[in-house]
Amino acid sequence: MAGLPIPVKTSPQQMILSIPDLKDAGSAKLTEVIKNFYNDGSTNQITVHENTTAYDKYRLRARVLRDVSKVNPSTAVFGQNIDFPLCVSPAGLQAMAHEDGELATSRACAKRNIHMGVSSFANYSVEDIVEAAKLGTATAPIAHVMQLYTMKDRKMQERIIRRAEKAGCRAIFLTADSPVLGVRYNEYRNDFRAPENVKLPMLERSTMEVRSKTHDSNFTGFSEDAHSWTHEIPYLRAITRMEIWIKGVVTAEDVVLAREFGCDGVIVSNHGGRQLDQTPATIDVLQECVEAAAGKIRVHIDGGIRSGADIFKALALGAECCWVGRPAIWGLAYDGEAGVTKGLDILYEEFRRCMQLTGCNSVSDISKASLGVVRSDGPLARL
Ligand SMILES: Cc1cc2nc3c(=O)[nH]c(=O)nc-3n(C[C@H](O)[C@H](O)[C@H](O)COP(=O)(O)O)c2cc1C
Ligand SMILES: O=C(O)C(=O)c1ccccc1
Repeated sequence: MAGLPIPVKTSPQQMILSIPDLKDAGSAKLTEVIKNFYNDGSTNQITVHENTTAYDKYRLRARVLRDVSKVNPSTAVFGQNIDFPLCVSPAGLQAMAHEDGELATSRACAKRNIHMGVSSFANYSVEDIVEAAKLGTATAPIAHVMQLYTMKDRKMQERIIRRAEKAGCRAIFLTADSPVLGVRYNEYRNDFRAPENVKLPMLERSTMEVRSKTHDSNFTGFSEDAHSWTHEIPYLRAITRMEIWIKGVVTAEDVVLAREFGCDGVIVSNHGGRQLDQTPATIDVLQECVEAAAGKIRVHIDGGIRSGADIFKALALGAECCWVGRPAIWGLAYDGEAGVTKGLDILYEEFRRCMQLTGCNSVSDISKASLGVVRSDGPLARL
């Protein structure tokens, strides 16, 4: 009897077609405790959820019948061309997802030719992470940036900066949204602690020391009175020539301060909804931040970006570049370096195709005219 061919699952890898697929497959490989640590946000999970769903109210005003056969998704970030406007955010404790941790992420970023952030809580050293990206060439093909907390231990902070500089990092990402850790019920309920087999080489802490405390108490007292614009920015400016970016800004007022303090750029970020819950979705405050920057400092964004269309929307609303945290971690958990590559390739292909289907040949063609906002009570509104 003739009938429809039965679809054959040739390999599970082929069935991962989207970042939500990768989230499911990656999460399934983790223990509940580690999965919750990575995936959850703070308190009532409002912001972690809304970071993603807020993208849904924007629609793509596709222009048609344009020749898009020579589409070019590349863009320059830190003065260097990358394959498309996406980089990987600094996220700590990546060796809990896969033993190769940040080394695998760095290799995957180099392969896809996009930049990477290195957390101060990385499980590998910045030297080894930068080295991993060299892939047989003499110089790192991509830029790494060193994420820094405001730290009362100035000497240790300076050692991190010197190591990052020497390793070739292009910028400091000063995390501004974390004077203390957010309220994370999963960590309290699970008594979350870093596992025995992981190290924190940037913080010069032994596994024993780290495991003797909860994540929250490890973090407590880290910043103290070091956490302020006046304490931190002039000090950093005086001791390093790396670019200084402020990560964790969600208001126009703080973008103005970043400008006044001579910073090079801001990352509009709410720490992936892991710090203060009920901060707005980052895409919803991007426009006010871009206006406040007034072209004087750069504006990037992270939080909730899960598709090529999300990247497109953020660019249309004025971001120069997007960053992703969890998608890289899900890739790592799923299949190490190959899993991160999978995630980055999905986002690249989706973004490229989104450009083609909206009639954009280069990232400079993406503008507010490319978007509309869905209103509950009327037709699509122009921006
Ligand atoms: C497991 C995990 C660890 C993180 N660690 C850090 C960190 O050490 N420093 C930091 O500034 N941000 C950290 N972040 C926040 C990310 O840099 C980024 O802002 C966030 O993940 C972006 O949201 P997304 O995960 O929805 O893409 C972490 C995020 C996650 C999920
Ligand atoms: O959990 C986080 O969001 C975070 O910033 C962090 C801080 C220290 C270690 C690992 C992650």
